Amino acid sequence: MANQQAKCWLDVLEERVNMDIDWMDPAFIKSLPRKPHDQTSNQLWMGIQLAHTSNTELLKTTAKELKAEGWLATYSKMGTLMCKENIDSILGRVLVQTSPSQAYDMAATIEHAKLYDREFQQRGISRERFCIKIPATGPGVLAMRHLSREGVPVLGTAVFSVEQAIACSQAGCIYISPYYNGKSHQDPSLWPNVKDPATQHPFSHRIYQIIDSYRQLYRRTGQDQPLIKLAAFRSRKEVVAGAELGCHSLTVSAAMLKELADTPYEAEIDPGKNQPKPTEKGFYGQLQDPSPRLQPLLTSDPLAQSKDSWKPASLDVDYLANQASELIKALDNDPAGKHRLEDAIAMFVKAEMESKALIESATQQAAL
Ligand SMILES: O=C(CO)[C@@H](O)[C@H](O)[C@H](O)[C@H](O)COP(=O)(O)O
Repeated sequence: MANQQAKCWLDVLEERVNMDIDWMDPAFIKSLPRKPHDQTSNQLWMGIQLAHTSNTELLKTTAKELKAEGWLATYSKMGTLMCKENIDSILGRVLVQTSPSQAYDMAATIEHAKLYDREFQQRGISRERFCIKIPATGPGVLAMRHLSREGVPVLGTAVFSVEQAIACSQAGCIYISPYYNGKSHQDPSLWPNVKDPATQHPFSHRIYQIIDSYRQLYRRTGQDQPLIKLAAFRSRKEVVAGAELGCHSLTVSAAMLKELADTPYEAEIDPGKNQPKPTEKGFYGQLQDPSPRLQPLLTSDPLAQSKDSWKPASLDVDYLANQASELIKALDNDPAGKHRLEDAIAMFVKAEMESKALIESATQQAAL
């Protein structure tokens, strides 16, 4: 790593992890100094892009064309059209998320993911270049297993617990997205603004335990495990921590990506120096063993309901059996994880309802 000092943070992080963009605006993505790997989205980012004036005409035409099929048909086609605009500006996959209003309905989630699958194929975007995000509820992981078996690439999103992550592995997801922070965007007082997020942020324990679980499962089975695409950062230090913890990719907001590109590398706040970047195939076989600095994260969980009775999540439980009853039970026994999952779904539902209203109004105007 010669001449590290002259580099920006984005360059240095890219040597360790895949840097993704958590935003859909094609003009912004084109303006970036280097192509991001993946372009992630959710109902909030889709809603903002859908309402952008550059999409007004396309929305009208699409709403008119699909008015007999309901608002979700227009929403899904628009999502893939907007992703298509970004496909040449990124190196990897575009990601869209199934309807959060159906997060507890397996059949509806499968149906929506299949609609996206068909729409992507119609846009000429193959299964190697897209991925469908599905909230990791009980019915959500069952839907993911069904879709993975059919070859549809899926990402388990809104992952707040180790059990959810193991269930996503059992479902055959290619990625998972834990969120470093819960709803601290809505309520900044909830943000643990610590000096050293890798060792002091309460959620770092769960992230590192997920990585360690996947490392163990890889050793046991020789099967590749889901790659971790960490999301919901509040600070540059958290992004650096995500790389140190051993995530495969970090998906960051437009503002954060710009900050990382504009900020010179600061060796003094970088405990993760000289970590080689593993390849995707056999990722967990190449990850370094837990470092002495991070090892304590594996032996406790500050978010656990009862600190005294805490024990690591079991790798031997079938979390998907009996309609995912073991996953549902694990979430019921984990108020911190369950509330965060519910908050995330509620935030996505609100954004989805705004897009529904926008589409319904475009459909009405098109009928005039
Ligand atoms: O899950 C992924 C990517 O896989 C993200 O798009 C994820 O939805 C977002 O980063 C979070 O929802 C953003 O949450 P917040 O930072 O706005 O609280």
